[in-house]
This record gives sequence, structure tokens and C-alpha cells, in this order.
Amino acid sequence: MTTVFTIASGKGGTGKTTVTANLGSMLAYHKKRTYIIDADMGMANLGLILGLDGMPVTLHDVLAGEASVKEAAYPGPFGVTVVPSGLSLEGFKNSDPERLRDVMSELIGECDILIIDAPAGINHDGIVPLAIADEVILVVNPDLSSIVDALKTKMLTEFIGGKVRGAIINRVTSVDDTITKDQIENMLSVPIIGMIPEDVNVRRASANRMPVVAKYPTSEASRAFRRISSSLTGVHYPEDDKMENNTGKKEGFIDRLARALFPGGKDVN
Ligand SMILES: Nc1ncnc2c1ncn2[C@@H]1O[C@H](COP(=O)(O)OP(=O)(O)OP(=O)(O)O)[C@@H](O)[C@H]1O
Repeated sequence: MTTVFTIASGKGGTGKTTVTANLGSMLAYHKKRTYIIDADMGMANLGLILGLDGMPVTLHDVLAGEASVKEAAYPGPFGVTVVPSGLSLEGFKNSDPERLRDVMSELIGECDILIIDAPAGINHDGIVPLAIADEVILVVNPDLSSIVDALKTKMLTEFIGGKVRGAIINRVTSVDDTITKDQIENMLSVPIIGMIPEDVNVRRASANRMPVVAKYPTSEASRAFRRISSSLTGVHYPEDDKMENNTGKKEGFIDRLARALFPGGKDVN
């Protein structure tokens, strides 16, 4: 059975693409056959942060009716399958978001989990991903405008008959005492699935065209992504699990100690 998750927000820039890339990679690591699809077709950057931009066939071609989704699918970290969007405005113009339904039908049964990175806002191209998901996951930042926009997305999802699974609070800082987790939970009236800290390693990993869970597996953000993927799959993930990093080398005690002592420091590899 395939479960379709749509990662949505309301406000732009809250971290949908980051969540899609990292959650998808972690679920693949858990041996779930996982597809991640960049339906943020106007502002595509899933391929960019995974080193899969400039691919010959993209979701644009699929939604223009010129290719099948499997032709636009590429292997990503830990075996996740990535369907990037193209970067051209022409391709965006020719894409019909309604065709996402066909993409979904094509992949049902072919994978365990399908994650759709939705565009920000509540335009037509943003509504289809909300409508076709089994469960929508909201990504919010701990600020009022992000929460209010997520609330609008939640209401829209329910209005069109969709279901919101919960919210992920991203970019939480230790000095942030303005809005608490409980307040966000109350405002949105959905469970909080997890909290991801503000972590410079997220941007450092993107600059290296990798998800943080693969590039900096012991970072705070990676730990948070592992907890969230465990809670979605029910697979227990020991905190001291040894994941292979980008060099293919197992993280040893010295690496972990160095990271613990110098969390914001240089890559020790
Ligand atoms: N937890 C985090 N810590 C530090 N930086 C982060 C974190 N999450 C996301 N970012 C950074 O914030 C920026 C926006 O993230 P991202 O592109 O994932 O957002 P988005 O919601 O997909 O944006 P858009 O609405 O434009 O599609 C990126 O530079 C990303 O690296």
C-alpha cells in the first residue's frame, strides 16, 4: 500500500523542501520504498539541493504530458527516488497540475511512501497536492505569520476534503521564547509531529548538494529528522545508530566526540 504525504506550509521559505529531502532520505534509509516529488514547480529547488538539477527529463515534462513519471525519476540519498522539477519558466507554463493525479495513480503500489513538496500559497497548483494526499504535513516556523498562513492551509485542506496529519515546527532556536510548542499546537489544532532546530548544518549540507541526514548524520537537525521519521513509520531508531556519512566511512567515536565538542565546527572528515 502506498501512503501519500504532502508537505505544505502557506508561507514560503518555512522549510518544506528541506523536510521533503530529509524525511524522504530517512524513510528510504528505513527500507521504505520512497519517492519524493517536487511539485513546487515555479520555485523548484528539491533537485538543486540534492544535486539533481539540469536533468534531461523532469516533472515539467510529465505534467506537460510528454513523459512518464518513471522517466523523470532519479536515484537519491539512501535509495530514495527523486522526481525533480525543471527550472525553466516555459516548462512551468506548460505544466498542468491536474496531471499530478495521474502521476499518483502511476506510482500507487510501486512505492510505500510518496512525498510531495507542495508550493507555498493557495493557488491552483498548490491545491492539487493538498487534495490528493492521504495526509498533509504542515511545516511552520515559530513566528505568527507562518502559523497563521499554515492555519489557512489547514482550513483549505479540510474544506476540500483532505486530512492534516500534524505540523512540524522548523528552525526552532534555543533563545526562542516568543511562541511555545503548546501555543502552536493550540493555534493550529493539530498534533506537533516534531521540532527541528535552527542548524547551520542544514545549509552547509545543501551547499554540498546533500540532505543533512546524509552529510551530517550526528547534527541536531539530523537527530530531529530521525525522530520524526521514526514517529511516522513506527520504526525505532537508536540515537547512537551509526550511519554512513558522505565518505562511505562509518562515524567513529573520535568523529562523534569532535562533533559533540565543536558542533558548529568544520567537517572532520
Ligand atoms: N532547520 C533549519 N536550520 C537552518 N536552515 C534551514 C532549516 N530549515 C531550512 N533551512 C534553510 O531555509 C531556507 C528555506 O528552506 P526551504 O527551501 O526548505 O524552504 P521552502 O519552504 O521549501 O521554500 P519555498 O517556499 O521557497 O519553496 C533554505 O536556505 C534552507 O537551507
